[in-house]
Amino acid sequence: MKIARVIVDVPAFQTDRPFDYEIPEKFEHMIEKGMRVIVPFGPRKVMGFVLEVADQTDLKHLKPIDDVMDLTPVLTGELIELGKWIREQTLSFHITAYQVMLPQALKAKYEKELECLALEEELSDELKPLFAGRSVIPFAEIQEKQIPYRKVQEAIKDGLVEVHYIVKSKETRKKSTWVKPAKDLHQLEEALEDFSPAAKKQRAIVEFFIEHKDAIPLKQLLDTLHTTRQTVQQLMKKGLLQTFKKDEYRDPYNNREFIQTKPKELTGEQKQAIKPIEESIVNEKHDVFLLHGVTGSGKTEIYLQTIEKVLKKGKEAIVLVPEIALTPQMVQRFKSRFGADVAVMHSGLSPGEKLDEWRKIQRQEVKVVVGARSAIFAPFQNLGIIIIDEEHESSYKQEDNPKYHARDVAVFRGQYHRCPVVLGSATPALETYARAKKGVYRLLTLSRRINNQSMPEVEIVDMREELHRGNRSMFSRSLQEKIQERLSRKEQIVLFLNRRGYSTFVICRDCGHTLQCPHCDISLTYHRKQERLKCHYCSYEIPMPGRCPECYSDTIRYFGTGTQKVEEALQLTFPEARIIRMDVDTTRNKGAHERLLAEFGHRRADILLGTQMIAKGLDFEHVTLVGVLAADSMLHLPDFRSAEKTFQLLTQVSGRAGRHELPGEVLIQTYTPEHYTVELASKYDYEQFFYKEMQIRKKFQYPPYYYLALITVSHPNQIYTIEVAQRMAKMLNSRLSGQSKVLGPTPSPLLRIKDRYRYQCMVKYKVESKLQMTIKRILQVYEEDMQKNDLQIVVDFQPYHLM
Ligand SMILES: Nc1ncnc2c1ncn2[C@@H]1O[C@H](COP(=O)(O)OP(=O)(O)OP(=O)(O)O)[C@@H](O)[C@H]1O
Ligand SMILES: [Zn+2]
Ligand SMILES: [Zn+2]
Repeated sequence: MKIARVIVDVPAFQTDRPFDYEIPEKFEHMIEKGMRVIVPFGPRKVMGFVLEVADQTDLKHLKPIDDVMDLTPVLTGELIELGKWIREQTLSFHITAYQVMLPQALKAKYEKELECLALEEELSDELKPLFAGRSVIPFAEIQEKQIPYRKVQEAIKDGLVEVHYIVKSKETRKKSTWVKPAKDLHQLEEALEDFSPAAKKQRAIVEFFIEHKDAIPLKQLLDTLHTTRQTVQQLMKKGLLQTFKKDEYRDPYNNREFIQTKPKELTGEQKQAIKPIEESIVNEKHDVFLLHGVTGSGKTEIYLQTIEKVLKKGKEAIVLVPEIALTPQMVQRFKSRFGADVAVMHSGLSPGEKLDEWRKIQRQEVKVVVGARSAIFAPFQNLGIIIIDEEHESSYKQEDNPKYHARDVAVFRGQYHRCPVVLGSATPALETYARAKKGVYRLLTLSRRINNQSMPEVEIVDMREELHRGNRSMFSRSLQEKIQERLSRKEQIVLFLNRRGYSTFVICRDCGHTLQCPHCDISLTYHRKQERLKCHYCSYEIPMPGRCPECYSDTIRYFGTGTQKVEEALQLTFPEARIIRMDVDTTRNKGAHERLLAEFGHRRADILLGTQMIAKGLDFEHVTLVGVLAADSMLHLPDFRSAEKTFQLLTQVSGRAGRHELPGEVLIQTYTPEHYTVELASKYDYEQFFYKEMQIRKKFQYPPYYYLALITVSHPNQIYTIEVAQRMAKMLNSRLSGQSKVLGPTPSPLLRIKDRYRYQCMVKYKVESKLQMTIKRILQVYEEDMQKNDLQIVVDFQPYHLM
């Protein structure tokens, strides 16, 4: 008897281990590890992943597997191991770790159908009765008619039949007509001899199939041979050809033409940078590279050329790009180089489209995937390189369980496949750069823009000065002048405002002073109700002062404006300007993001006003002015990374200007022009910024010097939430070693979300062997409350969002 070890879809502590099931005879020899099955579990039937097929079990009475969901494994052996690792790293359940690797459409219980791609006569005897003249049948009929699954499986492997998941989405599946020979090769050759000399067109088609043998879409055949449907039909009547229907993949980039691009001759710097990566590819040696290159220095060209090397070796490539940068422009660069070998995965695709892209990878029909975070789980089996562009982006960390970081997963997979991992950025995460400095990663540098274009000039405008001169508007005089200039020259302008909301800190508009926690070096958060300022890392708090403690001005108040308000003000100031606003509100609908950008690209607007989402990947040749309206709003978020994030953002936005013929200019408005972040960003001095920021991280004990774990408790009842958080802090304090620091409990920066109160503890540690165990213990203590009493305890290792 064969046994399957199954992880069941019951996310809880007691069930977070493999359960043994008997493989019934009808499934014998067909169930493989990585497939999903339906198993009885208590009174229910649940889905599960087969992790292993074994011969023995310690148990006496096994229940049999009820049904199979896949005839081909959805997880490879590597992904099964990866799931175990993610579970350990993030303290999540097995089932959660496996679910996250699959496209959404596979997670629900979708109907399945079986399609016959061949002629019925070609099927094995067991399968012949199945279709009975139909080309598609419900999957369930296999079981009803008691056809052995194993036979179906063999037919799938031979390409005779195919399983479809019926994803209920709005678009209907497109079918296209394909043509293939109905006779074998020598019969076709014989038939040629009988053709009359006049039948030139028919002859051409038959000769084509003698040469190519394979099926081809009808339309493509007609186009290639300049022939007609009638001619094909004549050959079908003669019994030489046959047609069949095939699903067209829902390829969102289907209708676009991509002009093939050739590799560019690399510059000296590029050659130096690419060499070690190529060596790693050739020697099949795992290495992590940090490609540190200023914006426009040709990083993407390096990605393209290393991928080409990988493809030549018959291997595959994963390219991660931040969701926001997955613009048509970016996708186009990969599609133009590698054509149909590229799958694209991002959140703008419908579940059906995502599934299609994933299946192309699973069936090894593509070699490259360009995608957002989750594309790191692409089920390639022969990876040759993993590239993470803009590696500092916080969107590579998943905020839901399992809270994995794509960079860590990339390193795991890179080690497994013995292939290079390339992290690219103009402003690497501090952690990454520190590792590169230590030699853990190999540092490759591109210090100049292609063609030695200079970086755009940056002007810093002191908004305190503006106020003193009586300008109370959100646009400085200099910015107004520059906008006017661009408008009259018919050039374009990008204005950048930090994301709305979170305007929770107070700043003195007179002197730019902000109130910081003396222990944590983060801005204090304003709590309107109690009129108090609180630190969200430790428990420090003070009453809201009426006057600025520095200059005694009474202009101290909390800070922030939304994009909509700015748009109104902008339109008032420049009535003739055509403005496009891009923020979460205007880009909610599918395709809106792309449409707005295209409009701007076609110069149907003069000013693009937006949040973070306009900072990256954009490349418009008529943009000659980039304005940052309020650098402070990001600088003073209650987050120890706020300086780093501001530096990254300022560099990114500056990189948008003057990328082409016209020289660009950048203007940054701020109340704290003397802040090292603003100053160094305006000089593009990453190196100095790194040293400066590292000193602060060291002093206040933050990453990369310390690791962090953030534990957030939430519940509708505030008192209960505080109680749990306090008990949790006690447990942490009493169990962890004296070297680790437990901060809190404190209210989270966003104290209430959706009627739930939130309190948090933060652990700072270097080496802490008892941390995982202690947190697990806490989760166990509260497991029942979490299941029955709506309590939530969320653990985040190396958190990025500290809200
Ligand atoms: N060796 C080369 N010769 C000529 N042009 C090049 C070369 N390498 C790159 N380019 C071009 O220079 C421009 C900038 O290069 P690329 O986009 O690769 O830089 P990047 O570092 O990825 O930029 P960013 O970080 O701003 O996205 C592109 O238009 C690209 O086609
Ligand atoms: Zn002041
Ligand atoms: Zn503090």
